[in-house]
Amino acid sequence: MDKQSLNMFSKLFRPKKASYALQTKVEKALAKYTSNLFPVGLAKVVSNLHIKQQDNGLKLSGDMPFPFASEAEAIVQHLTTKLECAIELNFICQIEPIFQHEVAGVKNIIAVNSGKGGVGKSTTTVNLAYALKALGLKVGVLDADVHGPSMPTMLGLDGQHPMSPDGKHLLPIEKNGIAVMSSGFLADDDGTRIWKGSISSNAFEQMFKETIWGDLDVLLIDMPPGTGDIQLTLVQRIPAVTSVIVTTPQDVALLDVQKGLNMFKRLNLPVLGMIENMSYHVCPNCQNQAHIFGDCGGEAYAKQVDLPLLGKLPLHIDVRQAADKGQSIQDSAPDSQLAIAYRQLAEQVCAQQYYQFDSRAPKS
Ligand SMILES: Nc1ncnc2c1ncn2[C@@H]1O[C@H](COP(=O)(O)OP(=O)(O)OP(=O)(O)O)[C@@H](O)[C@H]1O
Repeated sequence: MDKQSLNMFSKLFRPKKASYALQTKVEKALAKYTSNLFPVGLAKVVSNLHIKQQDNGLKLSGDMPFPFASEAEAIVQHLTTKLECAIELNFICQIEPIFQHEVAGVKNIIAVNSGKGGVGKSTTTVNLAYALKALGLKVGVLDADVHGPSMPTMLGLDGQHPMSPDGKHLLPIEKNGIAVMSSGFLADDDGTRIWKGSISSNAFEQMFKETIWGDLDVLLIDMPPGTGDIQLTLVQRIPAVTSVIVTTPQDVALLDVQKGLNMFKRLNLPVLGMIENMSYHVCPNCQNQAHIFGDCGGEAYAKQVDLPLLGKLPLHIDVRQAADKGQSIQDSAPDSQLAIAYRQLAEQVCAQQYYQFDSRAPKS
């Protein structure tokens, strides 16, 4: 092709850059999209926005600071209506570290706490990890419950032992691309410990620091229940952590949450919000919803203590069965309401992390 035809060809087929007027129009439309995930509008959250005119409409590219898959369709629909043309959305989720810390490669660390045992903290940690992974993030899980580790069973990793490449560090065990470390891996199959670390908070700190985590967007720490030594160690030795609190709607569970919150406040451990587990039960036969542990207790309490409610998860037999079998609902039933609820929870957790602590977040 000669130079003249080449010029003509590239003029004809080069995607047109957006004019100033079009840029303003798109930004206005993005600003008008508000939701739970985007309370201040989408325009203030997306960065590096690029607008390309294509034959049949617009292609919008940019960076998003948290995953938003559950709203992608609604966003496209909103923009199509506002801009009156077809919209192709190419917003890529870029998680950035919010605090500095010494574990190389791990961007953010979130401790999953509960005031009281048995409210489903470990189950929620596992499902949150699977959901974050399903949303495209690199995820790790550290089982800090050194006295009663449940991650090996819940993740279907019983009997596994980690390798050490140098006699000092440990390689995490992988489950569906999730990096996992637990003191449960450091015991012989008959329960005898094969690890040099002393039980308790030292063991937890050692596992955290001596595991070769690799590159992770989020490391979830499944904490023991209550407000004991491990919680203290976590805050004193790993000060770059944020926390979520799992509760049931029951009054006794909420009473213990208050104790936990008081302690976290004293120790300056930032709390992203609360998760109401076993919020309601859906009858598999008639689909009727029953509030077995009380109605909206966690939601009302979150309001009272001025914390975001990150999600409400049902009491569901599939959750219990998946945990017992070490399986993931995200794999076995990715389109179920249950899998969607955990992905929405994962999005809210990342969004709150961004809005509350990321320096890129809008200030209001
Ligand atoms: N949403 C749910 N639906 C059904 N069963 C659940 C749900 N959440 C938790 N469970 C079940 O409740 C039991 C306790 O859950 P889990 O072990 O996660 O609680 P925990 O708060 O981590 O307990 P601990 O404090 O003892 O570590 C488990 O049998 C689990 O399968």
